[in-house]
Amino acid sequence: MTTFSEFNLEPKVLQAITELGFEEATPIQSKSIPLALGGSDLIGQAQTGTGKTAAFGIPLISKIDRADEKIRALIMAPTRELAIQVAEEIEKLSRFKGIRTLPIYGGQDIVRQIRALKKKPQVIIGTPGRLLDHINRKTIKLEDVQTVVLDEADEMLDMGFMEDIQSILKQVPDERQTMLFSATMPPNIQKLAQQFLKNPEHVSVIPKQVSAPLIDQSYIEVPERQKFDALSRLLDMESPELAIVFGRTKRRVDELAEALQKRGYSADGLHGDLSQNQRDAVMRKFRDGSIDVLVATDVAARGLDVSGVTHVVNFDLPQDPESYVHRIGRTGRAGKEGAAYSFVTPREIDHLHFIERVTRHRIPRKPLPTLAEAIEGKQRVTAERLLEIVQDGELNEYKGIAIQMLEQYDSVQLLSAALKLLTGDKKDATIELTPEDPIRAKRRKPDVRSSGRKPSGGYGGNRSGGYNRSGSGSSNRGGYNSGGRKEGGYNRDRDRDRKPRSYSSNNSAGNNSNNNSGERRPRREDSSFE
Ligand SMILES: Nc1ncnc2c1ncn2[C@@H]1O[C@H](COP(=O)(O)OP(=O)(O)OP(=O)(O)O)[C@@H](O)[C@H]1O
Ligand SMILES: [Mg+2]
Repeated sequence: MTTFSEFNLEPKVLQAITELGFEEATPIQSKSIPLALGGSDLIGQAQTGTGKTAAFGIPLISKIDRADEKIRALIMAPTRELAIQVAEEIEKLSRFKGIRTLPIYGGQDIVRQIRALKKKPQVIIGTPGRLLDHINRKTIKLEDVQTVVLDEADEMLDMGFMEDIQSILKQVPDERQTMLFSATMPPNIQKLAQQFLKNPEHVSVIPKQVSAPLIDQSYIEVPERQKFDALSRLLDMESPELAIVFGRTKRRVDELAEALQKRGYSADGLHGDLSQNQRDAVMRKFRDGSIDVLVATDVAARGLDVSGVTHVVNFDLPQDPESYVHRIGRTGRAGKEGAAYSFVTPREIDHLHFIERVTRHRIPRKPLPTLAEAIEGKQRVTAERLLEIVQDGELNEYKGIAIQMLEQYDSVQLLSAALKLLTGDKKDATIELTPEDPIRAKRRKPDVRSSGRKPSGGYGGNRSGGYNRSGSGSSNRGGYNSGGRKEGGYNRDRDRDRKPRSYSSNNSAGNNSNNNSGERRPRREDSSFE
């Protein structure tokens, strides 16, 4: 166990860490922080939800002087929502120190950003496209930057940001510290590392499996046409606190969200064809619990940190094993447990095995939930809800009619009728989803780690991944977020506000009113928006 006081941090940073409720450093933090404070370049890999943001954030802010008026640190993230999230975390960590941070991402008024830049932020957290825009306009100058971080480095590569990153880093002095972080490090990350890092230290906190240890993973074999019934049975049986359901395409997400709503679930969809305002609204609802099920494309796969997500469902299997790892990593974060279910059609079993091989984790099969299990689950939740109302009291105005009814009817029958009413079954709604083609298995070397080096440590059987945070351990949704404070108001999505490349001529970005968007290569369907 490492406490933060062992790192010789200045009191104001320690105070902020305490305020955030972090009691001990997670393994990636205890390994990275001393190295990063010492100035080394770093490649940091650790499972999803294990605090990589603070692992680079704490040393980064430690080196900045409050009185400085220059940009001293640059963090790049693949999506605009991630940029906002990281900016918020850095801001919280530097609260008492008074460092100025600014997220710079597409989809936001550039004039507003230019105005904010005049306040002389020392830390910029940006998406490559918009950053380049500012560099070209000379509204951002990177000549004084000392630290560069690439968060989700492999995703930025995968999204074709390599050239943009190259152009941006040309503006940064060579005598800088550079750090790459991600939960997955496919072999091609070496290309990035060789170009941009100097004698990097590899910090890897990946025991045997790449995915987070607190996630109970399983798959359900189900024919394409029965997937929706399987999903509703699963949701009924498990009654998640919050669930994210991943669909392959934007159409799929729209259809699924609508179908779930028709069946009486409180669900909404998130994908790249929605406007920034719509996405903000959906995420706000998900964070404050006014919807329980977020249906999303891979847009929500990376970085999203919403506490209270107890379940992830891969309604469609993802193409890449990395995407699998990140999708399921939206649950089981910060020491909490989570469940991840993947629906696999009979023709996709090979692809599932491929994911198992690459992630080095066997995913056990579970049977399709039966109707009886689904009904039982639903009834249990309804009964729990009813009992909560009983406990809350304030039922006086209903008591008169209750007594009257009980004089005429049997109590068991009456209560059963009330439960039936409350359960609100909408089984009759007809649901038709457009079928998706099965994903075909790919061939690839089974390695999502970095350079094939031996992992230099692990959780050592610590199932919680080394977390300890004061006031946590409850199912309180705000628990891990800044000591119980709810964070709403933003969401994360990919940023595509870069100049369209040659392959981007058929951009069908729909109603992106506030985006001047380009495209990435169409590896995943929801990658051609913004
Ligand atoms: N030492 C700590 N103790 C308790 N909670 C922590 C600690 N460090 C970070 N956290 C919290 O854990 C959550 C996950 O952290 P973070 O988002 O940095 O994970 P990550 O490793 O970057 O995950 P991903 O790979 O999905 O991006 C956050 O809510 C963060 O505030
Ligand atoms: Mg992260």
